[in-house]
Amino acid sequence: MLLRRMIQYNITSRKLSSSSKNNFVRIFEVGPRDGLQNEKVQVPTSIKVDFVNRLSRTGLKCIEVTSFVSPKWVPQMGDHVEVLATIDRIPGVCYSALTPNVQGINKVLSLGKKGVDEVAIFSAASETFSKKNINCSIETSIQRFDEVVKIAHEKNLPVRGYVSCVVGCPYEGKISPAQVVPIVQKLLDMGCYEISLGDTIGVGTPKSIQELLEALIRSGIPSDKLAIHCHDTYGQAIANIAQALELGIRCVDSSVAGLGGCPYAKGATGNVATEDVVYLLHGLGYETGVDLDRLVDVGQFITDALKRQNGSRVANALLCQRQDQTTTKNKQQ
Ligand SMILES: CC(C)(COP(=O)([O-])OP(=O)([O-])OC[C@H]1O[C@@H](n2cnc3c(N)ncnc32)[C@H](O)[C@@H]1OP(=O)([O-])[O-])[C@@H](O)C(=O)NCCC(=O)NCCSC(=O)C[C@@](C)(O)CC(=O)[O-]
Repeated sequence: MLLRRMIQYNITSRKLSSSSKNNFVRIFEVGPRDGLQNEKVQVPTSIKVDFVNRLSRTGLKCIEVTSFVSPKWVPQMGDHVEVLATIDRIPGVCYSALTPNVQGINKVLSLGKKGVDEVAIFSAASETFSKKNINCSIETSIQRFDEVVKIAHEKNLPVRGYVSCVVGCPYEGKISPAQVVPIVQKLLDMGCYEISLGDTIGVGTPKSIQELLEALIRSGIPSDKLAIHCHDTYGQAIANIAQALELGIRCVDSSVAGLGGCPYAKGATGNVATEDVVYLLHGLGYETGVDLDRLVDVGQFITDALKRQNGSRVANALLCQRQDQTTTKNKQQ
């Protein structure tokens, strides 16, 4: 327990010193994992590696690279070892992966330096979603995660926690803050340094996000232990993030070009686009350390590779602007 507290303390102080000003917002890029996990056609490993390498050069500090889940459940993430073995590691960037069980964490640890800087466990506020996603009840998952966290902490590996379906579930409908608070508390007690609150199907509105965050903060959970993870199914993600910032949240999960979706949440669209989040944050005067132009290039790279439309409104606007500028320049020459 002491070791867990020390790891938590170190991470909190690291977070505070790197973001000593309250206007720094950490962006947690989940594109290579949440963004790609739902792609039906297997994305070549070389594209994934190139994607992570390009993201690493945008100023992003946290990149979720892959997940150590069963390849029978999520085949797209089956090349986790190869991806991690091949990416370039940029100093100062934290590379992470999901680990749902002991098998997952042990595999990560067996990779040594070719592993990750931190891992994440993922629970849910909905019983049905938990069963569909990880094949067990919330209570059983908590017991499994306790073991995963112990193993990770023995190796000084920080653990992030996710709670999915924090305002709505594709199977159970509306989820109340009272269902979320105890799970967040359990994951924190276990030693997670931060809990990412997932609006997995993007049904949240600024009001439901406000009610949730106020309930968490009222229960004694500090806002610097929370992150917000929005999907944009109903176009509310940016408004929800703005609301979360108002309530003190300083870590936002997002996926470049708005890629993504959960295989076990039918109908849910992608994550909020990182480009849109950066534009919002810079517009509000927050610092992120992220170069928006470079990020737009990465978004275009991955959407071209996947033969998809770019899901970022900001990227599409900036790409149009670039094209107009090139046309004008060519006309002048
Ligand atoms: C959790 C399990 C494994 C339980 O699955 P299970 O079938 O109950 O597990 P099991 O222990 O009975 O094992 C069954 C088989 O899986 C293998 N296995 C077991 N564990 C592993 C592992 N770690 N790595 C590789 N293989 C593994 C194991 O070896 C065995 O293989 P077999 O003997 O049949 O050949 C499964 O349900 C699973 O992998 N689920 C995937 C869940 C997932 O990745 N979901 C998407 C991510 S969550 C998300 O997107 C939400 C989030 C985080 O983004 C936030 C938000 O938006 O809300």
